[in-house]
Amino acid sequence: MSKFGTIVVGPAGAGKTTFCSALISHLRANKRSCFYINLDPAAEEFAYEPDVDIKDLISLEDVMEEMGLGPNGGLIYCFEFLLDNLDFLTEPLETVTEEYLIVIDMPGQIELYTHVPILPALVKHLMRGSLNINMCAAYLLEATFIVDRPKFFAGTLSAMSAMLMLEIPHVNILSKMDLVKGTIARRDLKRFIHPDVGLLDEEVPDSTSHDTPGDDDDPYAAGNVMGGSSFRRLNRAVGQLIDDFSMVSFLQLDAQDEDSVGAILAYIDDAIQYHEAQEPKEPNDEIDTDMGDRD
Ligand SMILES: Nc1nc2c(ncn2[C@@H]2O[C@H](COP(=O)(O)OP(=O)(O)OP(=O)(O)O)[C@@H](O)[C@H]2O)c(=O)[nH]1
Repeated sequence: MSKFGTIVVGPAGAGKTTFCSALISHLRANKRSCFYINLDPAAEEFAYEPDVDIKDLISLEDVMEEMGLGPNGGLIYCFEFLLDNLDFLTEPLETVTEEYLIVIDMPGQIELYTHVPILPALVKHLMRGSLNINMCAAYLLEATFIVDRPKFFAGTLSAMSAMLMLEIPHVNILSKMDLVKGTIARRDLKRFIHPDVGLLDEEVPDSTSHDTPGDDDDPYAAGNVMGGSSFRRLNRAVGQLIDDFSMVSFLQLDAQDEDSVGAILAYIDDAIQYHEAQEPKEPNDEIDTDMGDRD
């Protein structure tokens, strides 16, 4: 029996939980079943009660208090604990049938999928072995980043890094489109939807705020650790890297707009089906939960 799921990732505040809720509303309105998993041990408010909530396994608050850890260390601890207790996910998911879309809401700490291989290990567990779920990652980046082009390209790079690290079907999504629509011409928007490295060359910083030695807030300032031209060269190199891979383009999401949610769901469905048709599974692959060297 096939199972289908999407794991919703992206930086803090990108709109992941809101997107999960919008997705669930859309699925319900279209008489599709959904199995909602919250893996953010700090999340407190949900429009829909999760079917599985990591907080029933471990509480971030308790971990921080008892282990004397900060929020990021505490989160990593929670996920290590989850990986040591995967039955918490496996048992309820075993009964989920192919009519369901499994929706997994993740925390926003980028360390989870860039610095330590927690997320790849989790995804491997879901996709292989007894669960055998056909998964697609949905990576959210806030559309408001486009007002700061280096920041937008840094976000795009993290989306690409997640794609390469997870190695599963992947859709990239510019969330909160309602906040930028009307502020940017359609033609210009296209250059962010399919990231165009030329945007960085056109970045003309405000001349009044530059080259002020020691201005810590201004990345272009001459007194900064990396002076203006170094910063621009770095941005261009990052942009070129993204351009060379030609891997990233974005779907547009306004969580209040049913049509945009439906269109994204169609892409997720297609990505999952396409992958299922292309790649035979390797059910006996070992799950690597080794966190490796974290120094
Ligand atoms: N205008 C607008 N705001 C949105 C949209 N989606 C989410 N938001 C707002 O963005 C804020 C963060 O949304 P969340 O859904 O909590 O974001 P998250 O990625 O789950 O956050 P973390 O779990 O903390 O990483 C909330 O105030 C939401 O109401 C959208 O499409 N448009």
